[in-house]
Amino acid sequence: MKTIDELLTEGVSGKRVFVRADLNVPLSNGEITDDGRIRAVQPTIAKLAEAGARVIVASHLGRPKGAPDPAFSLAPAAARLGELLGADVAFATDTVGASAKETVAALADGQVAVIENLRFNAGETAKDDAERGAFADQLAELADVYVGDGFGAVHRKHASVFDLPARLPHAAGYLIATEVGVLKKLTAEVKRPYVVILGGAKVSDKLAVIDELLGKADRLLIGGGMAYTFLYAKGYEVGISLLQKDQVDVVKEYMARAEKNGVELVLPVDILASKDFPDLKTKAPADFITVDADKIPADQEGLDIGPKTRELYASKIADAETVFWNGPVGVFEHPDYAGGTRAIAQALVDSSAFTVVGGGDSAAAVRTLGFDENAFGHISTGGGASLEYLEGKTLPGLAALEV
Ligand SMILES: Nc1ncnc2c1ncn2[C@@H]1O[C@H](COP(=O)(O)OP(=O)(O)O)[C@@H](O)[C@H]1O
Ligand SMILES: O=C(OP(=O)(O)O)[C@H](O)COP(=O)(O)O
Repeated sequence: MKTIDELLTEGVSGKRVFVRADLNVPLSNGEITDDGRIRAVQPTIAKLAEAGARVIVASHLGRPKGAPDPAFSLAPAAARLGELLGADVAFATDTVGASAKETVAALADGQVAVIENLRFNAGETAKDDAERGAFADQLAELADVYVGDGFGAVHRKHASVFDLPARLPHAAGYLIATEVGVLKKLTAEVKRPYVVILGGAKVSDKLAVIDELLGKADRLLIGGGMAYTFLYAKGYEVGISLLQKDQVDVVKEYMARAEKNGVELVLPVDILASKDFPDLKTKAPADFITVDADKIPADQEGLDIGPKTRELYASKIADAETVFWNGPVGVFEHPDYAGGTRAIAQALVDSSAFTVVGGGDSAAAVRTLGFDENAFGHISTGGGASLEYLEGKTLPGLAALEV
């Protein structure tokens, strides 16, 4: 993989450099609640700008449906990037249209622009190679050089991640280099016990990685939205909790294989459940009950792990030598459902293990709950990306930079 330093040695002054970042930051009422992903890519952008490049920063935000949607605009991220860089950052209100072309054409050497959300264009995420390729062709017209630094999205075979680097001279940015450097350690010699905690809401994406983890981890602690498919597979009522019904047989097979392989697959024993998803805007007090995991009422949904589970999981983390955690174990954005996630973060901080926290929301949770980032071994900007890397999968966004 060509590094950004090699690119800088060759010279980027006056060149239009396309930086594929992951600026998919959490927003509440239009405000960024955690800017970690913007800070993580800042060194790459700053270095290119200092070297006189005309820097075009591109990213997705959220999961809009291939058409413009103001709720998913990158404008707040562009403004924050400008504050961090201490420079004016131009913003194009489209991705490959007139605004993007004019904004890029107006860039002076050393200036930075952000173009609008890549996923406002159906071509970005298209399954069809030709459709993705056509969008990548349009993106390629904007730039002379490509720098891949959106680690959180390298597991996506998307136009800006996979197809665009094939069309331009390319290099990996500092963030990708750092992330891969740390995660490599977890694929080589892992000190045991190796404990993996999986939670979050992207259940179907993340259930698949358990297949591989059952051959690697010693203990697998399940929380968040992921837990209910397991509890359902055990025959429990899960009410209106997040449930991946089409994966129930897969999950049953995981449970059987865990037992056979001697992997401890640990599920919540108690849950905070409610009839209503909490109001994340007003953060109004939630009306919830604490119940054993097999007693979730049919009209309620599980929103956090309960106190007994927090204690159980902390005890499973206490003697670990290596811990990887992806996915908040509850709806931590609401204070009433942040306790489980806080307990997991505290258990990581208290352990003497090498700890890695991965994922946009997991990293944001750790910071917004007030933990010191330095208390963890590594905070990765990618959840799905780091999980798939640990699985040993070929990640499209890394493979594209290697050729
Ligand atoms: N029990 C639950 N039900 C619904 N959503 C949940 C639950 N537990 C956690 N979540 C949500 O999961 C989201 C994070 O999931 P995900 O994107 O998979 O994590 P990451 O970004 O760290 O990879 C958070 O917004 C959180 O509110
Ligand atoms: O937030 C992200 O991933 P993560 O939740 O696995 O950390 C990345 O920005 C990728 O987003 P996607 O899962 O919508 O492709």
